[in-house]
Order: sequence, then C-alpha cells, then structure tokens
Amino acid sequence: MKIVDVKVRRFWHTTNEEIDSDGHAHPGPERKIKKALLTLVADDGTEGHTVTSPEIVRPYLVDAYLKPVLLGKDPMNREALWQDLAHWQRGSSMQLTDRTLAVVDIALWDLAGNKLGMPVYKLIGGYRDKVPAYGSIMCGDEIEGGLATPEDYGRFAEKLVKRGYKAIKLHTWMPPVSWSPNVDMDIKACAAVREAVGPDIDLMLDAYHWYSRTDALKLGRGLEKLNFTWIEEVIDEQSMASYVWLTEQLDIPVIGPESMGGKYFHRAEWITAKACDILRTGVDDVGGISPALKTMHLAESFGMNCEVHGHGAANLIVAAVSKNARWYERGLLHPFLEYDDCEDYLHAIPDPMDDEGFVHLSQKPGVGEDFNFDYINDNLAD
Ligand SMILES: O=C(O)[C@H](O)[C@@H](O)[C@@H](O)C(=O)NO
Ligand SMILES: [Mg+2]
Repeated sequence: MKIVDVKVRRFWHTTNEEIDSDGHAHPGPERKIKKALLTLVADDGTEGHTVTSPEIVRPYLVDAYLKPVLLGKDPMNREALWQDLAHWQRGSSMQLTDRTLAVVDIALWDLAGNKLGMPVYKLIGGYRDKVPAYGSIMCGDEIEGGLATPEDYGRFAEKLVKRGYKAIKLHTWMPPVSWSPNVDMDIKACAAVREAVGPDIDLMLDAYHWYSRTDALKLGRGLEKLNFTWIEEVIDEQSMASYVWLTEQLDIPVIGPESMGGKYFHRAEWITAKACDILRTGVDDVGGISPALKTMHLAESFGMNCEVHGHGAANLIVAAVSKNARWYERGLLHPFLEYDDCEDYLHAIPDPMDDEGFVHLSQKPGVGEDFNFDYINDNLAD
C-alpha cells in the first residue's frame, strides 16, 4: 500500500460552547465555527480520517511537512511516519506541533482499522471492551444556576451520579471569573460535592493552573480531608521542581503532567524526579495514539497508573488497551449542556455511556468516530 493523497476539507460546525480568555470552555450562544476533516488516502482506496481545528492542518503544514513525509509511503508503517514527522518538528520553527502529529497518527490508525476491518483498540490489543468514566465538569463560571457556587457544583454532581458516573472531576473557578482564583472557594466546591455524593464516589480536582506552592499545598491539604483521589495541574507544570516539592508534601496523589510538551521523554523525567504519583498522557498532548501508548507503557514499567487527558474516540482507545488507566475522562460537562447530544458532523457520539458509568468501545472498523460525510460535504467552508 502507498499513501496517494492527503486531503483537508474545512467545514462549518455549529457549537454552543465558547472559549474564555484562559482557553477554557463554557456554555455560550449558538455559533458557527470551522472544523477540518483530515483524510489520508491509500492507493487501494482505503481512507483514514480525523477531525481537528483548521489551524492544525493548515495548508502550510500540509505542503511543507505532511505531504513530503506521507506521500508514496506505506500507511501501515505508522512508527516510521511518526518518527519522520517528529524529527521535522525541530526544524519547523515550532510550527509543526504535537497536535498535528496527533491527527496524522490517528488518521493512520483509522486507515489501518478500515483496511483490516477491525476496531483499532482490538488491532492494538484490547484490555477491555468498556471503560469506567469519570464526569469531567467544566471550569466554574458566573452564570446563574450554572457552576457559579459550591451548591451549584453539589447539585450537578448529584445529577451526574444519578446518570451513572462513579467518579467526578471538578474544574473550579479560574480567571476571567472576577473573584478567582480562590483556594477557599475551591475547597468549598469540593466539600459541597463530597457532601452531595457521599463517600463512595471517586472525586478529583483540576483547579487554577498557576497557584503558588503554598496555595497548592493548602488546597491539597483540604482535599485530603475530603478523601479526594488526585489533585491535578494546580501549579504551572513548567516548574517540575514545584511538583517534586508538592508531591513530597502531600499524601493525596499528584497527577501530571497534562499540558507540558516533551511527549513521553518529558514524562519520563517527571517519573524519575518523583514529580507525580500518577502520570498523565493524552493523544493531543503527546502526538497521537502511538506516543500515548508509549507513555502508558513507561508508567506501567514504574508500577504507576497513567490517566488519559481528554475525551473522544482516540483517547478512549488508549484507556481501553491499558490496564494502568483507571478512567476515561468524559466531558467537559455543564448543567446547561447535553453531552449526549451528537455533534452535527457525526452520526453517533464516540463515547456512549451506560447507566452504570461504563463507556463502550465502537465495534466498527477504525478509530470509532462515526463521521457524517454527507453533512461535511454539504457544509464545506473555504
Ligand atoms: O482547556 C483545558 O485546560 C482542558 O481542556 C481542560 O479544560 C480539561 O480538558 C482538563 O484539564 N482535563 O484534565
Ligand atoms: Mg486537566
């Protein structure tokens, strides 16, 4: 087989989420944004697809890196293609990011699954056909009846438990919320959730990402009293030394790094420096399914769990093939948004959850995104 085409189709997508000045999502007025479908085409007609933001597969990157590396190559040689792209990153003046490597890797896995008529998680080697999910709540806001008070979080958490979740992660208030960040309010929100759901639900916190060491310590101590399962990204992850310090001080497990680059290389440094108790990976964060698997195996060799950042079919695959991933991060969730509503460019959501809190893997060939190609082709954007 050979790759004969690399195609990008930009299309209009309707969303009811808006992104704040810190890059976090909240409910918002319905609006149209552009998305991009990346398609890799093999000479036998087999295709692999994934959807991303247009910037991730902008024409410059496709012409300067993706086509030169991919065209004429065997799409089944994913490792060689990923290594070639990864080597181009240094010479790309930071233009070729892990996000672009990720979408190419996912599309290559999708193409392989389509070619072999298998769901990708089975192609890799399934560990389970369903994964327990935690409900990942959106960052707090100042919306009446939304996530504006600790009581709002408590009420929403009760609903999530009734929906079937056996674990819940809070993202609490961060700027631009006018009075945040605020450790005491973070602890109040966590206490309200613990009070609402009782002692048997796993609870985690992912709070303001730039607290000082002493603020993070105060927050961690508060979570220990509430028997939380982990504390996440509460200090700038660029300071690994701060996480070494925090991990030494706290009994509650510290998880990371999420947003740091460096793929599995940097995550190996966090493990050997004892900067975390639980490792973190995610297809967007480390450059695709392939490097996410390497990160998972790295953690396993140190007897560590590694939790997958983010939702979607590709992240679900990484959790489904890994004994040392406890959860699938399902979200982000908000009282005003219906997460089970399907995106307009899909025929079905990639992470259906039963009422016991398990997300079931698609048994269709490929990665598991059930694209509505008619919708995409009928809503093309320039
Ligand atoms: O934008 C972000 O910080 C992430 O998307 C975040 O909201 C959430 O996905 C996360 O941190 N999960 O762990
Ligand atoms: Mg996080």
